[in-house]
Parts: sequence; structure tokens; C-alpha cells
Amino acid sequence: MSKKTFEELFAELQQKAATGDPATSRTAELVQAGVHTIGKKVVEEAAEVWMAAEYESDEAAAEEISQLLYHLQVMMVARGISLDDVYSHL
Ligand SMILES: N=c1c2ncn([C@@H]3O[C@H](COP(=O)(O)OP(=O)(O)OP(=O)(O)O)[C@@H](O)[C@H]3O)c2ncn1[C@@H]1O[C@H](COP(=O)(O)O)[C@@H](O)[C@H]1O
Repeated sequence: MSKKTFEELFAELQQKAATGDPATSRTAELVQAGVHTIGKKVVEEAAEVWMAAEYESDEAAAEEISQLLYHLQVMMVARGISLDDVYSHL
């Protein structure tokens, strides 16, 4: 199992968006596709979190939550929103 922090993933995604190849990097592909496509993924993953939390195992719910967090970070990168921009609202 790979393990990384929220901050480490965000730094990696910024790098992928800047220099990644959309043919091999999902992040580069999504950022190239744009906010509309990423927004649909955010909504889809949010629904999967809801369903997993109600009906599936802790592990399945955690996996869906990780995918939602990933797509939220991709949205932040696509919009040029930093971690501090978000943390300032927490
Ligand atoms: N953490 C993630 C991550 N979580 C989810 N996903 C993507 O989200 C998908 C899960 O959503 P779905 O089940 O809906 O997948 P799908 O049906 O194939 O998606 P669609 O193409 O149909 O939209 C996965 O198949 C991945 O493509 C992720 N893609 C990448 N990462 C990490 O991001 C980093 C950079 O990855 P790349 O940009 O691909 O190099 C690496 O550390 C990766 O581990």
C-alpha cells in the first residue's frame, strides 16, 4: 500500500500538471480536460463516498474517500488554488 500525506500528494499533482504527459498521467489528462470534466468526477466520487459509507466496508469507504480527495486536489491545481487558500477557511 502506498502512503503519502495530503500535502505530499498535492505537491506531486502540481508537478504532474506542470510537466506530466496526459497520455501517462491521469492528473495531466484531467487538468488538460478542464474544470468541467474534473467537476463531474468530483460529484461522481462524492456520490461513491456516500454510497460506500452507507453500505460498504470501512476499507471500501476509505478508498472512495481517497479518490474524492484526489479529485478535489486536481480541481485545486486546475484552478490554481493553493493548500493555504483552502486551509485559511478551515
Ligand atoms: N491518488 C490518485 C488517484 N485516486 C484516484 N485516481 C483516478 O481516479 C480513478 C478512480 O475513479 P473511477 O473509479 O471513476 O475511474 P474510471 O471509471 O476509470 O474513471 P473515468 O476515466 O471513467 O472518469 C482511478 O482510475 C484513477 O485514474 C487517482 N489517480 C492518481 N492518483 C495519484 O496521483 C499521483 C499522480 O498520478 P498520475 O497523474 O496518474 O501520474 C499518483 O501518486 C497517483 O497515485
